[in-house]
Amino acid sequence: LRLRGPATTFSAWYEPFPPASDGDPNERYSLDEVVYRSTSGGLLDVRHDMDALARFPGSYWRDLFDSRVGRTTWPYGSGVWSKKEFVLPEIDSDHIVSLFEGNSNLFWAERLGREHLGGMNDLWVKQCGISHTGSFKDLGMTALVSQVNRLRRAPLSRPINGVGCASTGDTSAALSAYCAAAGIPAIVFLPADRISLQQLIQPIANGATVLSLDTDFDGCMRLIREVTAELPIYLANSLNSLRLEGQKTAAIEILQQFNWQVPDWVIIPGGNLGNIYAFYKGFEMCRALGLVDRVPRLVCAQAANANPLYRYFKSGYTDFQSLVAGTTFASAIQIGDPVSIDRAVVALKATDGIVEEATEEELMDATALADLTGMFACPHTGVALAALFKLRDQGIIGTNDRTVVVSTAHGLKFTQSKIDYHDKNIKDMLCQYANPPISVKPDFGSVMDVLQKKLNGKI
Ligand SMILES: Cc1ncc(COP(=O)(O)O)c(C=O)c1O
Ligand SMILES: N[C@@H](CCOP(=O)(O)O)C(=O)O
Repeated sequence: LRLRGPATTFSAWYEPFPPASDGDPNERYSLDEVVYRSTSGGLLDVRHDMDALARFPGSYWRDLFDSRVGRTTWPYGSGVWSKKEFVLPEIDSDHIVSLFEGNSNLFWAERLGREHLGGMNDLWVKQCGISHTGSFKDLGMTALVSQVNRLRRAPLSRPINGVGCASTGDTSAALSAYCAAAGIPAIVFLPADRISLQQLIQPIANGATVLSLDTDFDGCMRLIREVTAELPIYLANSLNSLRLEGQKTAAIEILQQFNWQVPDWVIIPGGNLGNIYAFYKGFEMCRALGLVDRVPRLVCAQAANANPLYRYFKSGYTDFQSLVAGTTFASAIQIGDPVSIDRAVVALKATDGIVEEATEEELMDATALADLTGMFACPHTGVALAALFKLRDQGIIGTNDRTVVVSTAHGLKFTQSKIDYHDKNIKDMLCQYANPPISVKPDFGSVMDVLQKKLNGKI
């Protein structure tokens, strides 16, 4: 019975983001409406009835959420739906489309911190990529596809024929899997030759309609917005604030995994910039409702080849310029015109946050070093790790600061860059941590020869 939570009714709705200063203060929409923009054309945000939630003390919510971890009672075993009252409080559990996402490992990066980051002893990696489709997108997609499922079913019976997204490969994989689980058609717009083979095969295998377009992610994004305005296709990108309600649970999970202690820093790789805001929302909601007493400082890490937020930060947030993103090994964040730029700035300003960037060599070296201490990091995680190295060098992050690096995808989705790195096959890159395989003749003498040299540090 405890797992079911309080009998009180909670609710949530869409409001303009940021709250309109000159617009209609009463502008709000039911989550059952199909709407992605405010009347002024701005973003929307999901707002919760915080007064109703605040009728219960923080300790109540902590205990309730803790009681649901690892259970199979539908749908609370999911890391997202274990926080249902904070996500989509009104959805019927029968409408939820869940693959038991979340509850991801918080890895103590003990050796990386001690040996490579000046004796850091409280460094953690939140493994959001160890998930059903191999990225944190599952957290958002369970929320969004569940709501679509509710809209399509009686009594609402909305004429939604499919769900669509533009993608650098992870959103499309998550959308396709959740839609396939629910029997809802998925349509994905992918930038041709810019996503990994492992990412490409995911929507194909899950039966999505896959359009490979000869443009970049920003071009795909523009097209999907036009198409979803014309056709009864529901938009699944993080422009749609429903996604962020699921994604924010990763932040709550981190607090929970630290027994409701707040880390000092959380470093998040950023592309379209929904996730940094989702983390802020999760932390801030827990602070506002008394589950914790403060929020961590956030760092957004960008690839130097796709760094519009970094440049904006460096200008003191005075001059935002979108750009044509250059090629990066962190291909899922190769984005020059991020939809959630304004959300990211709110998150960073509210947490005394920082933006850092990483060159291709820095991100690949950071990835390789992490791997050498037992991880198998994706290049986006490498961007976040490289930012950590820089902030440690600058003395901004201290030796004893409790720091969490958010790993956003599984390294197995991005093996080609690792192969090229360890082959030392990347132009203008030293690949200083390369560990290429050694070809040896299949005889005892040759094998012994090689092993003796290796053991004596000669190769
Ligand atoms: C693996 C990975 N890491 C990081 C990001 C960045 O997330 P966001 O677009 O919410 O900034 C994305 C997607 O953009 C991603 O797929
Ligand atoms: N990395 C993303 C880019 C789109 O981001 P979204 O969060 O707005 O869907 C992807 O994998 O497609």
